[in-house]
Amino acid sequence: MEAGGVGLALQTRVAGFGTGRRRGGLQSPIGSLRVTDPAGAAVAVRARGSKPVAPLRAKKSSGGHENLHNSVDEALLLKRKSEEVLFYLNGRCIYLVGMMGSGKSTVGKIMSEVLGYSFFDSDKLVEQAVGMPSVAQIFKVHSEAFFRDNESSVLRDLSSMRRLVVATGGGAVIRPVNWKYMKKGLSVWLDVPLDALARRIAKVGTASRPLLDQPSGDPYTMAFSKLSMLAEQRGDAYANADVRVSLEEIASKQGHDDVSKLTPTDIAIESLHKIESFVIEHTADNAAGDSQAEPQVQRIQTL
Ligand SMILES: Nc1ncnc2c1ncn2[C@@H]1O[C@H](COP(=O)(O)OP(=O)(O)OP(=O)(O)O)[C@@H](O)[C@H]1O
Ligand SMILES: O=C(O)C1=C[C@@H](O)[C@@H](O)[C@H](O)C1
Ligand SMILES: [Mg+2]
Repeated sequence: MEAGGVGLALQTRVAGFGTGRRRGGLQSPIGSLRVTDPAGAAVAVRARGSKPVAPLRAKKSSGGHENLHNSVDEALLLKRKSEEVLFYLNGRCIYLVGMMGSGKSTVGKIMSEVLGYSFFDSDKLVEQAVGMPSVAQIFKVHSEAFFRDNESSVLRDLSSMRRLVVATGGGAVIRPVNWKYMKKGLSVWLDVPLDALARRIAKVGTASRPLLDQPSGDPYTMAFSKLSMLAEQRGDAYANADVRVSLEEIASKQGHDDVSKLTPTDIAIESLHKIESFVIEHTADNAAGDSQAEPQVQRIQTL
């Protein structure tokens, strides 16, 4: 059963962010967004007042030196991709799912910023709703089931909103009802190899993650064995997401042998790219059945 009382707290908080329901304009780090020319899908949505982004030049040597502007290229690529995706997203929310430490918060914040969406972390919303400072404490004082009920209530409340990027809790995928809520928007699974997850988690410690916390033992080994157990229990639950972003695939495309070489921006760009492909592929279905889709989505079909 889902917990009550979360809805009101959440509504109040989200209202403060001005996520609004205005069509065609919202304040964001990249300005107000407006569909200027639906016929030109690639540039149809652009930050108001911003200049069109010039096509990116391929990396090339100049005078024997490598181009020094890799990070600028990456930032431009991210911005250009977000402008394209905004048109297709049409205000729908993005839910990031994945194991603990998969980068949902890190990548989600980048995506929300560049899309001009608001960012929410469902674990933090549960803490607020329950009035406790950490998920670890909620597990300890109440129970995992109590946490899961509140998590479902938070996701239910978020599902009626628009223009959000939501970093979900790592276990949100296990309850079918949560998928009902997340399917109102687009879901993205950040698929990260377990050893990379364990390395990340060992670096920051397990105290904030009650399902991984162990009184003793080598942090990497403990995290790895607990994560392996959870992965097995959860089976294909993450694969319910609309889009899978595999860090191994990105690394291999970029010629890296290790996913730790990927920046969160690389992962955000790939996520946006996959979202765009998914929406284009499913436009007809979405326009027919998606309660969050605005009329522009239907117009895409006629272009
Ligand atoms: N691409 C990356 N490369 C290396 N480290 C990363 C990357 N993305 C995130 N991290 C680091 O990994 C840790 C976990 O990231 P983050 O908190 O974003 O994951 P999460 O999926 O939100 O985790 P949780 O489910 O516990 O909330 C953080 O310390 C973060 O800085
Ligand atoms: O994977 C999980 O089950 C969890 C992940 C975290 O985000 C928290 O939601 C909580 O610690 C449980
Ligand atoms: Mg997080």
